[in-house]
Amino acid sequence: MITLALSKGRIFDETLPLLAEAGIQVLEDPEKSRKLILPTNQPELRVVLVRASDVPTYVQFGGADIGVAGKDVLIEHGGQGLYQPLDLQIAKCHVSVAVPAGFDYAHAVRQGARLRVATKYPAIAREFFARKGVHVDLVKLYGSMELAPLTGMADAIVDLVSTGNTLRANNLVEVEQIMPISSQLVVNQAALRLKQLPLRHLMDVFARACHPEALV
Ligand SMILES: Nc1ncnc2c1ncn2[C@@H]1O[C@H](COP(=O)(O)OP(=O)(O)OP(=O)(O)O)[C@@H](O)[C@H]1O
Ligand SMILES: O=P(O)(O)OC[C@H]1O[C@H](OP(=O)(O)OP(=O)(O)O)[C@H](O)[C@@H]1O
Repeated sequence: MITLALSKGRIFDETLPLLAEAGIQVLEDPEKSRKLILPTNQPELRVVLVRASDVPTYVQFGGADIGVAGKDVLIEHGGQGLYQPLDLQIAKCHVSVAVPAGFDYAHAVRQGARLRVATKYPAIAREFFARKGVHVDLVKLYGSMELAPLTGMADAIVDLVSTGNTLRANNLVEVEQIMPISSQLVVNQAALRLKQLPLRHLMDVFARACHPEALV
């Protein structure tokens, strides 16, 4: 049995068409069922539903053999014990720095001001501001980062931006793009040795679906 870890929402929704290209179907809809283990039409493949930020942990500790995780989540996790063979080019966005519309971020940086930055991504933010030589106090949040500057709790946020709609709706502006993000296939290194054949087959399924031009 191969266990594939996915998170509900955009990763599940964007992974499904990749599997479908190889005729693999998940037999229950996670939005309708409360089940956490979902069968597929392949008797040897099942899907487990975990939080997006828990996918690397499930794969690292063998709760799943393979999974799909955002690069943002993988960087924060550290990637220990994980083989990362393929960029699936799904769930694409950026990690960016954003501030309230009236805040002169460039001036604050030039002045060497100490900034308070709210984020769900402290590792990415710490590394980015350290490279720039900007002093920051990081405030760890688990969601709704946009609220932090609006309530005066932070000067800036480091968050994911895709269309920019969330920032615009909250009168925030993107002032720096830190890195592009997409989702990555992650595989448990021990499982890859023990279940080599079926895992390589599943990795091929993903490779064919997302990079067909790379295959002969
Ligand atoms: N607006 C977006 N556009 C495109 N991709 C996104 C966007 N927001 C997040 N992502 C990507 O999709 C992944 C999953 O995001 P999702 O919103 O489903 O989970 P989450 O609520 O961030 O996670 P958790 O439940 O663990 O807090 C993120 O890790 C990121 O890589
Ligand atoms: O630029 P946009 O297209 O508006 O996308 C950006 C938003 O998407 C993500 O939130 P998400 O929609 O996943 O909500 P959640 O993390 O609160 O579930 C992210 O945390 C931003 O708030």
